[in-house]
Amino acid sequence: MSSFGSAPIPVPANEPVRDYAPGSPERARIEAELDRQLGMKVEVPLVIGGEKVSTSTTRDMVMPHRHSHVTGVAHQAGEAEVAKALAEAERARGPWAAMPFEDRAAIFLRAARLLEDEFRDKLNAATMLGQSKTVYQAEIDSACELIDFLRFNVHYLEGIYANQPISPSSAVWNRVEYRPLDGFVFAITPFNFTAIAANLPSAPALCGNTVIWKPASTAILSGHYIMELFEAAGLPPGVINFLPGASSVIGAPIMADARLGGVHFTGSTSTFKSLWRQASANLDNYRAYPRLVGETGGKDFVVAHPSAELETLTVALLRGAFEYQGQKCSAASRAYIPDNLWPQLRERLADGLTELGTGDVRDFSNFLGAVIDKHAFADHKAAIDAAKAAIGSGVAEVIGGEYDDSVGYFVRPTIIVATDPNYPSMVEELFGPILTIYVYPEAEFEQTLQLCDESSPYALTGAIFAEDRQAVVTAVEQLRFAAGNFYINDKPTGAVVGQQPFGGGRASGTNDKAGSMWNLIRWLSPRTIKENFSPPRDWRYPFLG
Ligand SMILES: NC(=O)c1ccc[n+]([C@@H]2O[C@H](COP(=O)([O-])OP(=O)(O)OC[C@H]3O[C@@H](n4cnc5c(N)ncnc54)[C@H](O)[C@@H]3O)[C@@H](O)[C@H]2O)c1
Ligand SMILES: N[C@@H](CCC=O)C(=O)O
Repeated sequence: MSSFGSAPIPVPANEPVRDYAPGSPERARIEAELDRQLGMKVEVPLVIGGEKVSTSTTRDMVMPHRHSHVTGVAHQAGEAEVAKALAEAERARGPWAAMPFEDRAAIFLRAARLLEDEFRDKLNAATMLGQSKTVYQAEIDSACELIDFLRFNVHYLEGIYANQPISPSSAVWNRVEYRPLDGFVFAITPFNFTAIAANLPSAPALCGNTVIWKPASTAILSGHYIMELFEAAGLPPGVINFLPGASSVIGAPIMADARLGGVHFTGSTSTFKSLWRQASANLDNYRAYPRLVGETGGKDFVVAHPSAELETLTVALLRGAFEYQGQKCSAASRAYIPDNLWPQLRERLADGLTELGTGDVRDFSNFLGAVIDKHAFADHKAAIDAAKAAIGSGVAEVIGGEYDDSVGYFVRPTIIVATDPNYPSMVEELFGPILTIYVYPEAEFEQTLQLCDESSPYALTGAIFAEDRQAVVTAVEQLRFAAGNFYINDKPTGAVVGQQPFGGGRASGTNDKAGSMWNLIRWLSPRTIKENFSPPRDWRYPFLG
C-alpha cells in the first residue's frame, strides 16, 4: 500500500460480450482487422528484460483452418536465451517487488482498459486466425475473460492484503506482509485459451513476482500481442519474459534452477506430471519448495436423469461438446443418457450435427473451425476410425465421423454411442469435437452416478440434468469429488471469472481456481510481523514469586 494513503480499487464487473451481429460496428471492425492480419506476416521476437530478441532458429506460424497460410514466424529460444531470461527474472525481482501495490495494480487495470478498446480487435483476430476460434469464441476468451482476469485479480489481491491478524492488546501489533515468492515463477501455457495464456504469467506478476513465460507453440501470435499489451500498459522490463521455443530446450534448465519459486501451468495431465517429476528430481537444488500449480486435462460429463428436459439437454450437449471444436478442458465429452430419453434425444442431436457448420472462421456462419494442428487431427481421425471399427463390440454407432485435412485440420462434430461404459473415449481425454454417449437403463440412475464417478481419472467439470429435485440432491452428493466445477441444468463449459472460480481435482489438477483469491494465494509467501510496544523486562514468571 502507498505510504501516504489507501485508495480503494474500483469494484470490477464482468466485461459485456459483444454480439458481432451483421451490420454492427464491432462486426465491421473485426472484419477489417482480420483482413489486415491476413495480409501481413508477423515476425515474433522473444522478449527478455524488455528487449526484443531474435535468434537463428524460427518456426512458421500457420492457420489451423488453412494450413498453407503462414501468419508469420516465431523466433525460438535456445540455451543462451534461457540463461538470459533467468538472469533478467532475477535482476527485475527486487525493483518489481518494491513497487507499491497501487502501481502494480494500475499497470494491469490499464492493460484491461486497453484491451477493452484498442487491443480488442487485434487480440480477437489473432486468436481467430492463430487458434481457429469463431468470433464469438474469441470474444468470450481473448477479450472478456482476459479483461475479467486482469480486473478481478486486482480486486482479489486487495482483499488478501486486507486480511490481517488480530492484535488484542494495545502492547502488541501483529501484521502480515503478503510477500511475493522467494524466486521467479515459470508460467507454461496451453494453446486453447488466450485468456489463460495471459493470466498464468500476469497473476503471479501482479503479486510482485517476476516470470518466465513459455507459450504453446500453436498460440504464439496471440501471445505476441499479449506482450505488446502489457508493454503498452507500462509493465517494466524483465517482469514477464516471453520465451517461445521447444519445451525440450526451455523446460529442463528452468525447472532445475535453484531460484524457481513456482510453476503456473495449464495443459495436459501428462505434461504436468512430467514437470512434477522434474521438480522432485531437483528438490535438493532449490532454495525453497517451489509451488506447483497445474490445471490439466478433463473427461467432463453430462448425466441426464430420466426427468431431464430434452430441449435444454440437447442444447447443452451441442454447445458443451462442440463449441471451439471441443478443445475446452471443460468440454462435455461423455454423457450418460437414460433409455427413456434416448430415441428423441438421438434424433435432435443428429439433426443438430448436420447444422453445425465447420470451416474457415473468417466465414461467420461457421460454428466450428479446425482442430489445432496435424497431431490433434491424427488423434481424432484415429479415434473415429477405431470407433467405426468397434461397432458391434463396445460401440453401437458413430454419428457424423467425417474429417478432411486437405485445406485445414477439419473434424466434423461426431457422436460415438458406446455400449461399453468403459470404452476408451468414455474415459480418456480426446480434446476434440467427439462426444461419447452411454445409454443406461432408466432404473439405474444411482449406479450410473457411481460409474461416472469411478470410471475416469479426471475431475474437472460435470453437469446433472434433472427436473426431479431429489435426483439433483443425489447427484450433488454422489459426484462431490467428480468435478471441481459442477453445473445443474447447464452445460459444463463457460465458467465466468468472479462467478464460477475454475479448476478441478484428481488428474485434472491442483484445483487452485484460476481467477480467484485461491490462485493468487499460491504466488504469495506471507511474513508475519509482531511488534511489541512494551517488551517484558523480567524473565521470571509471576508464580516464581
Ligand atoms: N484444467 C484447465 O483449466 C485447462 C485449461 C485449458 C487446457 N487444459 C488442458 O490442456 C490440454 C491442451 O493443451 P495443450 O495441448 O497446449 O497441452 P500440452 O500439455 O501439450 O502443452 C501445454 C504447455 O506445456 C508445454 N510443455 C510440454 N512439455 C513440456 C515440458 N517437458 N517442459 C515444459 N513445458 C512443456 C507446451 O509447450 C505448452 O506450452 C488439454 O489436456 C486440456 O484439458 C486444461
Ligand atoms: N474456463 C473455461 C475452460 C478453460 C479450459 O480450457 C470454461 O469454463 O469453459
